[in-house]
Amino acid sequence: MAEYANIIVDIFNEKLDKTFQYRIPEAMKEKLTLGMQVYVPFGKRNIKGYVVELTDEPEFEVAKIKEIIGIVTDSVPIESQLIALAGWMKKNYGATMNHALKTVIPIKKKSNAVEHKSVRLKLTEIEAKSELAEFERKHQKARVRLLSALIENPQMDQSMITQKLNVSGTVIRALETMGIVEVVSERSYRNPVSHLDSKGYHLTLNEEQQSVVDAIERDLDQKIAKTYLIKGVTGSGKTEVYMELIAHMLAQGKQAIVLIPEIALTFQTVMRFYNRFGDRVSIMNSRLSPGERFDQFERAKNGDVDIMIGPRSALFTPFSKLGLIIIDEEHESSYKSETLPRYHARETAIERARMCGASVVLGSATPSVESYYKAKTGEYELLELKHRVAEKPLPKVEVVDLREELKAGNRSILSVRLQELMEDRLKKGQQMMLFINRRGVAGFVSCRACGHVLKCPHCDVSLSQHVTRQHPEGKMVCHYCGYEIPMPKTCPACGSRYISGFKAGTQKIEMIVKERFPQARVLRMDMDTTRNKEGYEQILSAFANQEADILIGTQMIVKGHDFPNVTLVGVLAADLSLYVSDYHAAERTFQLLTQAAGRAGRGSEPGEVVIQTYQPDHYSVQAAKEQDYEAFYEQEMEYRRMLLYPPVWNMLVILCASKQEQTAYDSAKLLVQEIDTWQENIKAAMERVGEDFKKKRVFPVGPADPAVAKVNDIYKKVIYIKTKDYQTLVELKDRLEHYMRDNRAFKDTVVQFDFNPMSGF
Ligand SMILES: Nc1ncnc2c1ncn2[C@@H]1O[C@H](COP(=O)(O)OP(=O)(O)OP(=O)(O)O)[C@@H](O)[C@H]1O
Ligand SMILES: [Zn+2]
Ligand SMILES: [Zn+2]
Repeated sequence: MAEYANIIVDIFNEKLDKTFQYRIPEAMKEKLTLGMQVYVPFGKRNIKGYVVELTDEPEFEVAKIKEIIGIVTDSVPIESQLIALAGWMKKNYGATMNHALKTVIPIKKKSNAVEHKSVRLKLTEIEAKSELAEFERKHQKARVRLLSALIENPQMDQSMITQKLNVSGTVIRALETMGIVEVVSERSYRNPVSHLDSKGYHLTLNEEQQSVVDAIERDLDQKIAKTYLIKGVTGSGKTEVYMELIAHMLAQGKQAIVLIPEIALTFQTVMRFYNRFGDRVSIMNSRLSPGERFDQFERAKNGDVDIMIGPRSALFTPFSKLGLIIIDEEHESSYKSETLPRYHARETAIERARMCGASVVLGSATPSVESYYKAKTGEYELLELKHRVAEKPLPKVEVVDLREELKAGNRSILSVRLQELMEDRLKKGQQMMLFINRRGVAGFVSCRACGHVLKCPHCDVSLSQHVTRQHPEGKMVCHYCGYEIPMPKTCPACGSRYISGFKAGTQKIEMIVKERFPQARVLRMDMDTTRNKEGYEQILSAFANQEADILIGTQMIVKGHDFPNVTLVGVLAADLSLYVSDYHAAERTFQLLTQAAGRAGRGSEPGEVVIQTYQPDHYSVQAAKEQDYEAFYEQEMEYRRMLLYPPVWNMLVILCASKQEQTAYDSAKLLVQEIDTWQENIKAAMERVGEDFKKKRVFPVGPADPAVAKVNDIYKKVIYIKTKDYQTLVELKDRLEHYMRDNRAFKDTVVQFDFNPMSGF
């Protein structure tokens, strides 16, 4: 039990790190927990504050530390729960309390806050449609987009229209002048209940969807809170299931958070929620300014909205009647934060739900191995959707061996079979997507003749090419253990000289496609074409409106899109993601291939998929071909078990960064020594009482160079630690944090912890 509590008095102040320390009275010690609101003496007054840290270390002269007066008991503000959640994040992911608080509590910004407005259609549907025809005739695309959206949904958030529909304020004003729409300030019209009545548009669920909904609702009605994993094939109608569950919650006066990866949070998706729930829905995205984010959260706190949809950070929506958290595409690596604290939204959601008695629903066509493992071992409840809606078949998948293409003299990036099918689709006026898998390909080297990839003999991940001053021709390095060999001149497997990195990008493919099919209308989506904020939605809506035959793109194009006219998907370099130097490589590949394939045949015509690869026999390619998740999972688990990777074991990565390479290395080395000492002590202590040390044993590897060993003149070194039990890693992290505190050897080093990382370092 702690002696002192650090208290924040103004939770929304920008300086969350401004805490004041108080002594905890004896009688309060057992009761006081993180996040509680307390009365404290402050200057001449007594004020309320939140407990953000419990500690035994006095921050100043003990005699001068005042005592807490009492605990506020008349109400429990939502902030209390969020602070407790921040404490949990600090503990489990490693960060300062300040970092953790900043993640969960929005900072109040001086009011540059925008007034919430919405846009209403003033015409009848018939009148509106005739105006629409006029805009279409004049090719006024933005006006067409706005008006057709309003015909479906006569009242919409202005921010929705500008952000998701890419219609500018100028266009809205033009239509206002024409008397077609009216801009209203939100509060003046708000009447949630009547509005909801006029909405509620929904499809009738099929039997499979209904049985999943029933299973969850049975629990909800009995106040049983759990975590569910819905494993539903692509196009099985998961979103419809989510909406049904949300409607059920709303009817009970509860609120819901829906996490969707930002890249899948398109206008199309958002409109589905809007059409059903109207203005009870609020949308968040990472482009919101801190002020806008604060506003969104204020509306949620005031009960102006009941459903928050957004990426990772929407998880911290201050709903006080939270009943349900849905995480769509739960396998996505974007749910793991890349900044401190490096939390995973899935685990954090489960913890938040636990705190308030809510349920969590995870959904994916290709669940993460971690989640499926938990579903299999009973930690989550598994529910399945095995069929596409309306009895649409899953697409037919063919695998093309690129080594054979090369042998047969086809040097094009498009295989003969893919070209045939493309020709056919162009004739039929159907659409297609070409997907180039370029996930983390920097540095990997393979043989074009035989497909051989250089791997680390110790870690079974691909080696990466590093070019340095000492090694101008490059060397091959393992990022996990530091193993290295000189860059080979010929392929160690077949002797061919065609050994190099992969270079073709989307731009080059676009050129090749245009040359081969001059009649085709081609759209390209990649980092270049989506740089400005409209780019992404514009390309998607153009493709949805069938303004192009072929969409070429990177992983951006495979996420959850629903284009009914797409009947062909070509995956150009299926295996590239197999070479990413981290243990998720096969899982990522399987997920990308299956999700990409899942874009084909969602409309009335069946779909076909061509996967081009140098490794047709790899299990992740084979399983994607058969769309057999189970087969993939079994193989993958065998690999994870053998090499002691999560979810079977747990992994902690410690990253040491410094301006001097030697300093980064020395710090990492000190940490490894400290880990060894800690391990020795534990071993001795456990053996003394006759306990089995094995379950607490940790295996540190390193210091090693990460994939990107130097960024902006900051050098990085990593240590990898594997162990059976997650809590052991948390204990170890606590110990290292303690060791580093006030230790001068670390004054020029920044140390970060990453538990079960989602990406390589
Ligand atoms: N019960 C239903 N009856 C008719 N159509 C439905 C039904 N449920 C869903 N749909 C439609 O089927 C399509 C696919 O549904 P949805 O996008 O929810 O699938 P999904 O499982 O999320 O797919 P993916 O994982 O591939 O993104 C949508 O166009 C949706 O409107
Ligand atoms: Zn070879
Ligand atoms: Zn290695």
